[in-house]
Amino acid sequence: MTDSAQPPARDPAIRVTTQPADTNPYGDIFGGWLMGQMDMAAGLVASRHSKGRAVTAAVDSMQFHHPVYVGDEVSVFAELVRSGRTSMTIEVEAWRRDRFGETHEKVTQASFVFVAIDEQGKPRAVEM
Ligand SMILES: CCCCCCCCCCCCCCCC(=O)SCCNC(=O)CCNC(=O)[C@H](O)C(C)(C)COP(=O)(O)OP(=O)(O)OC[C@H]1O[C@@H](n2cnc3c(N)ncnc32)[C@H](O)[C@@H]1OP(=O)(O)O
Repeated sequence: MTDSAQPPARDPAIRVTTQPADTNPYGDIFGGWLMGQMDMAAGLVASRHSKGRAVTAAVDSMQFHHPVYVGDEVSVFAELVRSGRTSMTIEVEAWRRDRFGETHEKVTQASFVFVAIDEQGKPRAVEM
């Protein structure tokens, strides 16, 4: 999506401040918490694009580049890069900013596959 110098020049899907409750036993932010934020960001894009329910089918190429610390501002960017018959591929990256500074760092990235589903939980076609 972007190089690691500057975050994308658009609004993030999610922006949140990390809390002590989000940490792992080492005191840094837990990777699972970050993945959850990324899943929610991708879910927003998938539900909006498919105009209905969409579930996570796969997460590929998950990468953790840098740790995230308590009090950081985390911005999660999500971009639809492919729309199939029922599936959508969404590239997601998360950036941290120290709350007292202007330095931005890309901390994670991954490719999420979401599938649009109907009321029975079966894949449904996404309108083009
Ligand atoms: C009332 C108000 C409510 C408000 C509410 C708000 C909620 C706001 C919460 C935000 C939410 C955040 C987002 C969290 C989202 C979850 O946490 S979802 C929970 C975790 N995910 C699940 O539980 C999904 C479990 N899996 C399944 O249900 C089924 O496997 C699926 C995903 C529906 C697929 O069903 P299937 O019968 O295997 O599908 P199949 O026909 O084989 O393939 C369908 C498509 O998926 C693709 N596909 C399937 N598997 C894969 C794979 N592993 N890799 C790549 N592509 C795949 C196929 O290629 C195909 O693509 P198309 O060619 O149609 O484009």
